[in-house]
Amino acid sequence: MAVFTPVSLQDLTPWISSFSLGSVKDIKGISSGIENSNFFVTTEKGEYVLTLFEKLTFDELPFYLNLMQHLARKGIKVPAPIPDKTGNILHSLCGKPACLVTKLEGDWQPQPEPVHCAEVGDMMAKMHLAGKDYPFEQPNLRGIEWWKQTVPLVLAYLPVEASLMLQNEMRFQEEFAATRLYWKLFRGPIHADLFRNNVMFTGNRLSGFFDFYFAGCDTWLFDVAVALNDWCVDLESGELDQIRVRAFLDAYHAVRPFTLDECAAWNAILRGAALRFWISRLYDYYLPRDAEMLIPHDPGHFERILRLRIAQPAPELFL
Ligand SMILES: Nc1ncnc2c1ncn2[C@@H]1O[C@H](COP(=O)(O)OP(=O)(O)O)[C@@H](O)[C@H]1O
Ligand SMILES: N[C@@H](CCOP(=O)(O)O)C(=O)O
Repeated sequence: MAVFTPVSLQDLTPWISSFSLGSVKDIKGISSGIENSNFFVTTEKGEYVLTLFEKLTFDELPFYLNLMQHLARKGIKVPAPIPDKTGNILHSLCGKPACLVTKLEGDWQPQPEPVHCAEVGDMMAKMHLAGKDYPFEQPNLRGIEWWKQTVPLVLAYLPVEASLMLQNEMRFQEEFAATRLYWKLFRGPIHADLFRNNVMFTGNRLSGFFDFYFAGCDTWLFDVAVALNDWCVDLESGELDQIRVRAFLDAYHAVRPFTLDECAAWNAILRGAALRFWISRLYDYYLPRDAEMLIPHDPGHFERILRLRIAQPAPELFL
């Protein structure tokens, strides 16, 4: 939607000389971001994406950038941060923290078919395995602790029925998070926001996951649930499309088989993933931070999804 901090060729020319990328030929603002200022940068060596972080700080960024570097080095399709001549991947430009990453080819897929869901399931499972030895820890900052802080702020805006559902679901999720089953689930670094608009494709081939700035350590199953609730739903009704669901889950399971504990936890986690985005969308809708910059997503979409996930049995993780 905007470039919040403009960067000119004059700003970039001295800055790029600390990298081994030759001189800059072009810089173009990317209009579709909502959090950061993003640019396509062309140098003598190729095309890159420059991000100036508008909210995340120098202290917060290493977890995300090192994770992308770790995954890219293991062959996971994600933007690789470009180190400067001294090996640094986190920089400063125009007074903001900044990084340069490889440009993913293609475009995101607004109307995914089973073939796209299978690609995402396959790459997500590979990403979870590749993250096993990532040495840094950071909790999912949009996890249950954040839900507990945020729900009281939005309750007053809701009609009675929605408010009751939100409070009941919070109770259910808090009880579930206290079970032994929950703590036995596989966990590690997850993307935690792998919606359609955060994955690039060239044709039907996945070219990469991006926008890792909600990543954190949580259950692998939560990552699967977040993605399934977006990639495999009918956007009008929120109903799961069983063909896309099977394509996604079967592709994931073929790489990293789901466990019986995960089967037992699946319904609760699928509900939790719907709840997470209902809460964040309610918060952005009723308590917008930068009202002039953000068009809030519809919270009703995830209210409908949660209602369905509560009412219906979860799809089998594997057959
Ligand atoms: N590594 C990348 N390769 C190609 N395009 C990218 C890359 N990173 C971001 N983009 C483009 O920039 C847009 C905004 O990026 P995004 O991470 O969603 O921004 P924000 O965090 O500001 O919302 C994306 O929709 C995509 O078109
Ligand atoms: N996927 C979230 C919004 C997160 O922002 P983005 O940077 O992934 O667009 C939602 O749909 O609520």
